[in-house]
Formats: sequence, C-alpha cells, structure tokens
Amino acid sequence: HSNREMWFRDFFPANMCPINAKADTFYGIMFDAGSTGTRIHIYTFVQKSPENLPELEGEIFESVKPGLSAYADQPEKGAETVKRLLDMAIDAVPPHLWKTTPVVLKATAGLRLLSEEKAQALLLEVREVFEESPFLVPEDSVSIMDGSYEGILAWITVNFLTGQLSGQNQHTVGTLDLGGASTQITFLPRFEETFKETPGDFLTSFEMFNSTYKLYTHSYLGFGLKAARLATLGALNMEAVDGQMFRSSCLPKQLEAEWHFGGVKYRYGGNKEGETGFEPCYLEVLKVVKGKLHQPDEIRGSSFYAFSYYYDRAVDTNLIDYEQGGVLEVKDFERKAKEVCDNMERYNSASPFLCMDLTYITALLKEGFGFRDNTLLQLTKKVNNIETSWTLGATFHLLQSLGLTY
Ligand SMILES: Nc1ccn([C@@H]2O[C@H](COP(=O)(O)OP(=O)(O)O)[C@@H](O)[C@H]2O)c(=O)n1
Ligand SMILES: [Ca+2]
Repeated sequence: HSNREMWFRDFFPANMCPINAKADTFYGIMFDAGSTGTRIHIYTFVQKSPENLPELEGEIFESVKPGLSAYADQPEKGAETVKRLLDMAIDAVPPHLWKTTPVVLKATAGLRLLSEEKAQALLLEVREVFEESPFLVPEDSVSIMDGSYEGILAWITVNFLTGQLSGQNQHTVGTLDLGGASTQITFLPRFEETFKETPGDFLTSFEMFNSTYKLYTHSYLGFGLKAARLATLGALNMEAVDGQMFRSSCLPKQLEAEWHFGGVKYRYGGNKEGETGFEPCYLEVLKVVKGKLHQPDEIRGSSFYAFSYYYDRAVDTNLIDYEQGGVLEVKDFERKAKEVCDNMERYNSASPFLCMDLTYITALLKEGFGFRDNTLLQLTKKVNNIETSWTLGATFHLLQSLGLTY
C-alpha cells in the first residue's frame, strides 16, 4: 500500500475499512513557524467507535526561539531547529504509526516579510528535514500560510474548543491574534449590513465540520507587536540606515540599546531631553494605527477572544493570571498603559518596551479596530489543555484534505 492508503485506513470505520486493521489512535503534527519562534503541536485523535468521527484527545507542545526568519542567511541552521522539534515527535508517536502520521509546517508573518528568495531557501531546507523523517509528508507540506487562513483557522480552533461548532445553537466568538509581525481579526458577521459594508477581500467562505461559515477576517502585515515597535520608532523597512539611533517617548529616558528583529539590527533609545510618558507615547503610536485598519461597526459592542501578545502583556502587568487567563475590558489595557508609561522608572526591571507595547495594544483596539472602552476581551491561552492556536484548525483542515470529512 502507498502511504496515502495507509493513512486512510485510520479514518474509515472498521467495518468499511479497506484494510480492516484495528487502529484507534492516530496523530497529526503541525509546525507553527512564527516570526518570534517555531512551535510543534502533536495532536492525538481517538476513534472511539466505528460509527463516530475521531475525537481530539490531547496535544504535545514545544517551542523554540528565535523564529525561522532569524536564520534568513543560514537556512540550514534554521531547519536544524525544526529537526530538533521533530525529534520530539519521534518519541511521542509509536513507530508503527510514523508513516501514516502527517507532518506539516506553515510559516506566518516573519517569512512573509523576507525576500522570496530567502524565504524559499528556508522552506526548502525544512522540506528536506521532513523528507528525511519517517513521517508522512503530504504535498505542499511546507509553505507560507495566507494571512486570511491564519485568522480563519484560529477562529475554527477557538470555536471548536469552546463547543460552538457542534449542535444547533451556535454562538460563535470572534478572535483577535496579535503576533510579532502581523495581527488578525476574525468573526462571523450577524448582520447583513456588515457584509454590505465590508470590502470583498475581508470576507471568506470556509467549510468545516459539514458547515459553511462566511467569515470576516483580515491579517494586517506589519501590525504585529514587534513590527509596531519598529513602526513607532520610525525604523520599519529602514535596514539600509546603519547605526542610526531611533528614539521614542514610549521608552525610558536614559535607555540606549540594540535590538535584532528579522535578521536586522536596530539601535533605539529614550527621549533624553524631550517628553516621555503616556500622552506623548499615545500620539506617537496613533500615527502607526490611525486610519490604517478597517472598522466593522458590528464589533463595537461584541466580545472577543484574544490571545498571543494580548495575553502575554496582560500577564506581564498582572491584569490576568498566567494559568487562568481572564476577562478584561479594553480600558484595562489603557489604565495599565498609563500606569506603566507615567512611572517608567518603577517598571525598569521588565522589558523597556512595556509602555510602548501596552500603548500600542490600547491604540490598536480603540483607534485601529474601533472597539469601545468597555468591549470585553476573553484572554485565553488554553481551553481543555489545548493551545488556542490556528494550528488545531489547520490540522482539522489537513485531515479533511487527506480524505476525512470531519
Ligand atoms: N502556540 C503559541 C504561539 C504563539 N504564541 C504567542 O504569539 C506571539 C508571537 O507571535 P508569532 O511569533 O507567532 O508572530 P507572527 O508570525 O504570528 O506575527 C507571542 O505572544 C507568543 O507567546 C502563543 O501564545 N502560543
Ligand atoms: Ca502567530
């Protein structure tokens, strides 16, 4: 049998199974090559009974920093980081299932920002690592993911994990993902008006679990937290400028430091003589977001799930507990931003960018997307011990494309 036939075997109910082997547990391996790190998600599924579809049983997760884009000039070294993570899967998946377990890597904004040539060189090296592994390597197993899929698949993950994609009364929730280099907003519009007022490329139909969802989604490249730092400093797309110092009122006055992002070195510092604090910082950050994003009316009053850097910065400032997550209002981020920016000496030990990051999150939510001060944000890292990442949605999609209508 070819690999592909072997793979199908695990999905057919036993009585329909062409090979009729008893196999009740199977695996799927999804890599998230993000701009700040690379992560492996090894999902376990169990076919509890022949009549039912497989159920998600658990996840093994591991991550490394920095992301692949930091290896833009050493693609082999970059692929080596993927290989070390893949070795975990060798231990986690029983040997007899290796060749029916698919492995896929999808890269996001970090690679989207690299030149085509450098990005392809990295992907090629990773593809070789996959080919040399004992796992099933589907076609297009290593690629740069389209930004709209990033949003949709995260939406699928969150709504699947919270039980909104099964049964009759589906009350789906919108999702906000703030990465290092891009940010996504995704929701299922309830009002006809929203479809009328939204540019066509913000709307996508997506089929999953026998339903079609017409979603609003957009990925803003260059609006991730770290890209926004560079934009605020006026340093985005400025790699030619050597040794130039970028200053901001969002940074501690006396600060002078260096920062590496996407393979480029930047020098940055505080406003030695000039102003610092929330007010001038907010004005600086506003220039980065104001008028740059589409503002759907419908979202102003609704609540959203938010993760990635929304979660991390809320944890850093004790707005939520790392394990528990929590519910915040948009204005909680603003209150914290003021507290941190107007007392920068006191927050010295944390990242020097804490003020800028919180101010950016505040401006992005209010002036970028147009959320109200009292819009509720459900901050969540895991649901039932599974990461709220687009990778689960991508794995369902993969299983579907390999022949299972999940
Ligand atoms: N499984 C994951 C992956 C990323 N993240 C968060 O996502 C942020 C970094 O985004 P990223 O490196 O994926 O960047 P993008 O490529 O999405 O722009 C950090 O806040 C990470 O903690 C997470 O919370 N869980
Ligand atoms: Ca990401």
